[in-house]
Amino acid sequence: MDAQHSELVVRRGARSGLPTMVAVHSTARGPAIGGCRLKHYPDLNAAIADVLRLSRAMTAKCAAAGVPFGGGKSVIALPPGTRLDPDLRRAAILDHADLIADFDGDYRAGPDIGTGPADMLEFPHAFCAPESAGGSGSSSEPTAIGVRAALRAATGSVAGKQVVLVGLGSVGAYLAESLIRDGAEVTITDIDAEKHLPATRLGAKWVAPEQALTVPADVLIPAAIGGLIDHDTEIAADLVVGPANNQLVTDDVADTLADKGITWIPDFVASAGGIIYTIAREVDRLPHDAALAEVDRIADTVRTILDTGATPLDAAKTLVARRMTEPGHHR
Ligand SMILES: NC(=O)c1ccc[n+]([C@@H]2O[C@H](COP(=O)([O-])OP(=O)(O)OC[C@H]3O[C@@H](n4cnc5c(N)ncnc54)[C@H](O)[C@@H]3O)[C@@H](O)[C@H]2O)c1
Repeated sequence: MDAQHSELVVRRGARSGLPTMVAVHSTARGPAIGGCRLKHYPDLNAAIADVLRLSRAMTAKCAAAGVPFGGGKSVIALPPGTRLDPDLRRAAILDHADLIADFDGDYRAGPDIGTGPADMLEFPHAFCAPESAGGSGSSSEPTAIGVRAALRAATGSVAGKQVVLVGLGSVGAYLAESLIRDGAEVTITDIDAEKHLPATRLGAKWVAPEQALTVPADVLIPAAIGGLIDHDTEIAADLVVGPANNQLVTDDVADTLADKGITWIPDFVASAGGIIYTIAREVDRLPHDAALAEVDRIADTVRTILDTGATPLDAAKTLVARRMTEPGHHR
């Protein structure tokens, strides 16, 4: 927990026996929002480090997106080798619901790795419940649309451009489809070899994960997990922009990328399409098309930070710092 976090609660679930946790980084601009992640971790410390890092990034994401919410995140941590059968999963979700209730609305969950819209029905404060239940459903497509807005602002048309996509998951699949439709030459990698066939069917080339970053390309799209890029990571693309959270191992990697002539669009700017859309639908009650139009604001933010002359990360941090002094309601 760093000096800026407002709250971290870690508890063993009464029903499941699994560690369950909520981190609230900031409520300065409004209640903390962030996804609930359900996955295996090597140990408890790794899960706590993840929830703290991700909740901090959510504060920046909300501020950069100009939405009146703060940063939070939650994790249900599966110890190595745990088999998550339906009974254990349900017990874990109900334990997590109890913990969220204790935050009394100061933390509002959403889906993340390992959870989905249906789980949100169990939580007392949550976004992205299924549309059939009155929520706005999965935010994967608007997240992909936000990445496209960032890409457009940074590089214009993708027609004829070489794009490498890391991670053909729910956001990656929308991205691959739309990029290929718009004439990009897309190369895909995924740690899951079963994604090879769907990638080929989309009309993309396939590359092994360990070779993906050095494939000559105009654009690299990280759409898998975080921690992809360190100081000594070799990247062939000129532009890196994608939905994955916490792409850099540490913030100062942004300077290294800038020194190498690689433009990195901060992940907390490029990945905000989902929250912008969800808040537009569920808080502002906008219809689908109007909510998607809000996602396009990401293009303006990217243009603004690329115009400053500072590195994109420094420019985005300056924007976040300014927004943090003007709590909430900027829309
Ligand atoms: N879904 C959203 O609305 C949303 C919003 C904001 C940010 N994000 C972030 O975007 C990223 C993708 O989200 P998603 O919902 O598509 O996730 P997902 O779990 O559906 O897909 C992730 C994909 O990445 C692959 N992968 C995992 N590790 C990999 C590795 N080391 N190398 C190559 N491939 C690997 C997985 O096999 C999977 O196919 C995540 O970092 C997520 O936190 C998602």
